[in-house]
Amino acid sequence: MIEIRDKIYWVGVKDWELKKFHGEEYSTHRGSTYNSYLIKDKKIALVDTVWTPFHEGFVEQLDKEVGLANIDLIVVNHTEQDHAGSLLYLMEKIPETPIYCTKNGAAMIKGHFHKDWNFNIVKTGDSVELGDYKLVFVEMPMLHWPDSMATYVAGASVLLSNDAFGQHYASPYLFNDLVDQGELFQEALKYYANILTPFSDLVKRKISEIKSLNLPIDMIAPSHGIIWRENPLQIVEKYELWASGYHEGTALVLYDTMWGATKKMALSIAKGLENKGVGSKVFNLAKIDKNDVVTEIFKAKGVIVGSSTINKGILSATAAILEIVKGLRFKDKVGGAFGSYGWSGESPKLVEEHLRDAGFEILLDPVKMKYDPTPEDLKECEAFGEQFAAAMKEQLQ
Ligand SMILES: Cc1cc2nc3c(=O)[nH]c(=O)nc-3n(C[C@H](O)[C@H](O)[C@H](O)COP(=O)(O)O)c2cc1C
Repeated sequence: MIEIRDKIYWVGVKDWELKKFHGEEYSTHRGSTYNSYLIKDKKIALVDTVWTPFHEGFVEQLDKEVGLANIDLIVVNHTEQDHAGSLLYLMEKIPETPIYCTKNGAAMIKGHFHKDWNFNIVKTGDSVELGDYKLVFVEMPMLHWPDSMATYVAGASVLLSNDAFGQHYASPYLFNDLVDQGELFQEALKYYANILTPFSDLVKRKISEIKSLNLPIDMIAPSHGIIWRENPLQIVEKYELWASGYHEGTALVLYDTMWGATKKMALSIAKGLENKGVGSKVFNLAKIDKNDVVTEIFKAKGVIVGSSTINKGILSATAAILEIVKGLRFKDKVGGAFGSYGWSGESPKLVEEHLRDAGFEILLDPVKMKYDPTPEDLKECEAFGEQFAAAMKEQLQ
């Protein structure tokens, strides 16, 4: 139990060993934390719990620190298992304790735990007096589930923001001013790119709604990763930027290959981009972590994707990434497609269709080469890269 502000304690868990989250969907190279907060005012409130595998240690620790029977209320900002997973075990011990959550939250707690506890449904602006502090609730539907909300601790100027502004980042430290800034922003951006991108319009609207309330915010304490106490609004400003068709003006060449032909094409396309002054990164989709590539796509303006043709289709690693990209609905990106083939050559056109479906503007017709590309073929790929760079630069003006 660590005091993060007068009478407010972090009672979470650091998960150093976590390597994958959401099943296999999200890589956590730096582990994660499940942040639960305890407010020991005249009334005692617990805000969020920790992921199910940690329930016993978490509840025992709480019992030791405050005595479970002394907890007056529980706030469930979000019902996903990483935050509400310990609820079942906790509620077995204190079954009458009121739970404050949104209407969707109550339905989803029932969906997960099949229990009808003492739910207190809250809407934006509803509040609970704790003594010196008051909890004020702010609904955040679809940031990132229909039940999501944030809890503002009036009197302490602390926003318990749940998944918003979080990062999968275990660190010896709890606060933003103490950690490596490169690591912190890398993880915060990766989290935004992989989880929040589809909800960018909602992010912008919610931020302006919260800003219009003119609440003093001295600390933003999310449910994963470190707590923003030094200039906490810097992460809000980043979210505004990331939610507005963010890119760093670079290009990305992604490819997948069986015998190396499409790789040669990828490298020549990257050379063409470079000839025209557009920096690019080149990745083999079968070898790069899928969340890292999503993060790179988020940062790029132009994304050129190549796959050779297999059984009239595209290679499996390319297909997997294209499926993820479609769901994320990136904004203001431009794209192109390429690939080697043997006889029928469907793949580049299919890649192009996937990119179009995902909302990319296609700048050029796809380029495809039969079997291993000749030096002339590679010159053509280089020219493709140059033309792509010119068209992309035009868009950036
Ligand atoms: C299992 C297998 C299936 C293939 N299916 C097709 C196909 O349906 N149509 C086609 O045009 N080429 C097909 N090819 C040929 C490859 O697309 C061709 O060899 C290409 O040059 C491979 O490029 P890469 O080295 O970048 O993978 C197939 C090759 C393999 C190994």
